[in-house]
Amino acid sequence: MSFPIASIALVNSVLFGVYSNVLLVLTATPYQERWTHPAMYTDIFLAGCMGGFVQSYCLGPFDLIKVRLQNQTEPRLKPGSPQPRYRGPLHCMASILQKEGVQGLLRGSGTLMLRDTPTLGIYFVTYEWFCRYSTPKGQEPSSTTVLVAGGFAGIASWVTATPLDVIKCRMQMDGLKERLYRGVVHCMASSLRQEGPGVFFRGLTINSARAFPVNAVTFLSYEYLLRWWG
Ligand SMILES: CN(C)C(=N)NCCC[C@H](N)C(=O)O
Repeated sequence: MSFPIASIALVNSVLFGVYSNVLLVLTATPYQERWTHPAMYTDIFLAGCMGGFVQSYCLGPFDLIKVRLQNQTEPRLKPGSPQPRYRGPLHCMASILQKEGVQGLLRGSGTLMLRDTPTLGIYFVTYEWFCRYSTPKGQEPSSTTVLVAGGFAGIASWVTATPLDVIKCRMQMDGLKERLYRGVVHCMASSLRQEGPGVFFRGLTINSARAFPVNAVTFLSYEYLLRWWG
């Protein structure tokens, strides 16, 4: 539990830090004038893509460890049952490094980059669009608007990210027992052939239910922090 929390804190600060700074460079508009001189959607999209690209590099190893730990099914405390492969995040990292090398720690990172670069562009564009649509021109959005816009931004990003998310998880688990996939394209083709198109949206409902409150609070905190520091 403490592991995902620590990685989310790091990854979100990288994402929002890169996004705000790239947007500042592209628009030359300081934060205080953001709602009176709104940025173009293409600039918001580009800054979001850049944030997603950089985030995916920091997130890769953390995400791999999380997926491996979450997919361990051996009961931990049951006497006589087989020992779980990993005893915790550090042990998981050490044993991946030992058995699969540094490259093993980056398994799935390429798919993560493909997943996060465009979908984080969509994330920030949805947020901005909703805020502008629900707020009179030139005014700051209310806290309720920020919460709802953040929630919808999270859902929009997960709707577009889920197909590659499914593939990424499969790639990250591949090779533990046997190697099933020769690469991203092979994994997509064989998942589609064996399970049909629905496979690309597996987990979307539960992910969206989680994404709404998480991203509502994320954007509200972001806006408050900017106002506090601004
Ligand atoms: C890959 N996708 C869809 C995203 N990274 N979307 C942005 C939301 C991030 C947020 N920490 C969450 O987990 O919902």
